[in-house]
Amino acid sequence: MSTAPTVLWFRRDLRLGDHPALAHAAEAGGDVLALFVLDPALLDPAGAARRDVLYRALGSLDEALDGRLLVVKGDPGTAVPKVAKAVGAEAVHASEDFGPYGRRRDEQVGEKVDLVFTGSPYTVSPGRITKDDGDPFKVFTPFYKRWQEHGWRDPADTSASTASWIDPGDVSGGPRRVKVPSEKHHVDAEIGEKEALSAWKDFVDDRASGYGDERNRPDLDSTSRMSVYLKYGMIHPRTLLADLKGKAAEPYRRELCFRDFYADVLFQRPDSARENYDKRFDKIELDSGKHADELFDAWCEGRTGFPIVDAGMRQLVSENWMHNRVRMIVASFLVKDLHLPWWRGARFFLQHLMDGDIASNQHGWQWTAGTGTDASPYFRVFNPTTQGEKFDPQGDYVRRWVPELRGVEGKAVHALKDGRPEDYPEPIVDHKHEREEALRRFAAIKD
Ligand SMILES: Cc1cc2nc3c(=O)[nH]c(=O)nc-3n(C[C@H](O)[C@H](O)[C@H](O)COP(=O)(O)OP(=O)(O)OC[C@H]3O[C@@H](n4cnc5c(N)ncnc54)[C@H](O)[C@@H]3O)c2cc1C
Repeated sequence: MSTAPTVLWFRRDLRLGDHPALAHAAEAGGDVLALFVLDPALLDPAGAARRDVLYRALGSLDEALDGRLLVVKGDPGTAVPKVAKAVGAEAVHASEDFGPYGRRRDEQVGEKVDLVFTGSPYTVSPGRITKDDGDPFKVFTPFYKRWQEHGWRDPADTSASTASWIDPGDVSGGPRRVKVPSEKHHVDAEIGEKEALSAWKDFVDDRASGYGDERNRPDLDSTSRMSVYLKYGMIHPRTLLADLKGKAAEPYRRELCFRDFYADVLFQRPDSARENYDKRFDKIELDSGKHADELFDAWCEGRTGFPIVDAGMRQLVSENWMHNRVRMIVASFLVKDLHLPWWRGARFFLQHLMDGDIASNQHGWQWTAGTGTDASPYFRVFNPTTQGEKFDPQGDYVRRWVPELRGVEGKAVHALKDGRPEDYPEPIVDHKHEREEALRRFAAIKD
């Protein structure tokens, strides 16, 4: 066993429990330096909500380490090797990152230091679940079946006392230590590993049993709200899976598998972060110009005159989160009613979502747009009014987010057949007409 120090480089794994890379770093035998690198290439495009979450998660991790988290700022390709040299580390341990940027960054760092990966932010890491011939799955259901057969490890038994931590104050010669920054904008969520575990316990105790039946209802607080914790690894999905028993287990497992599936798809096709997964859609007619920009602005600001769409967009901007069903409705509306490219909507989501994640977001959008893997067929066009009536049956969700409509009782808030309040906009498009137009555009490209 070596007694040389090691570095544990935290990235999307801001916790100490169930942390395989921490277990591995500690097993090496030497003291461990906890490191986080504030990387401008990731911070600048992240948006205030995600930066706030990240900074608060780092503050919480630092506290759990009694102030022994070394935070530095800069390009990890330079910063990580400098830290390793300053501390005399033989290896830098980390959880593996499978996103396009993370892989490029890690290749660069790996050329200069011995970068050792253990575990990843996923239940089963991308690339592991394949068909019998080794090809990746392009359809979710068989992936899900194989994923369950493959299984996963039990949570790793780790905590702050797993390692003997190096005090960064004792390290000299490395990059300058910085304080964990803070954002003016604060998302309305408790952030940190302890907070993630407590939110999870609340879900398991109070809401999990109704999850399968109620998860599509934005008017009820029926989902787990774990996405923000999973995004920065304040909790690991295996911790969730190990806890879930009974009625909630199957539907919840399936949703977590979607997260793994989309990470796998992005790993296999990194270009799909920016481009259509299904290349046939490169030729579809999309709108641009002044009028298209005005429609886009109305969508962003929740002024489309379609109550469920406006409620969703206002929830996004105000709460930095949106219910999954409503994410699908507003995405379908942007692509199929406004004929705008999915990536414009995806970019807006990433600027505002506190759980904004390149794999789940871009592929959630591509699924809805019909351009993705086993996508919702392009000809399936969500009707925002009937979707609202079905999934917000009393209209409570719409009234919560659209104050202009609070005087309209019950389900009538979706169709507004008896007229709309003066201060609420007329519909910006005719859904029936735009549906036909979307189908016409699709017919023109399909083979
Ligand atoms: C257009 C669009 C964009 C999306 N963008 C994101 C995003 O940026 N980040 C993100 O984490 N999720 C995204 N999703 C997936 C989903 O909407 C959120 O994960 C979910 O709403 C988070 O709330 P929750 O934790 O209460 O979910 P729950 O219903 O409690 O689900 C538990 C967990 O399962 C995973 N999950 C659930 N549904 C999905 C799904 N469809 N795809 C992938 N993982 C899923 C999430 O990690 C979630 O936290 C998007 C979906 C769509 C349709």
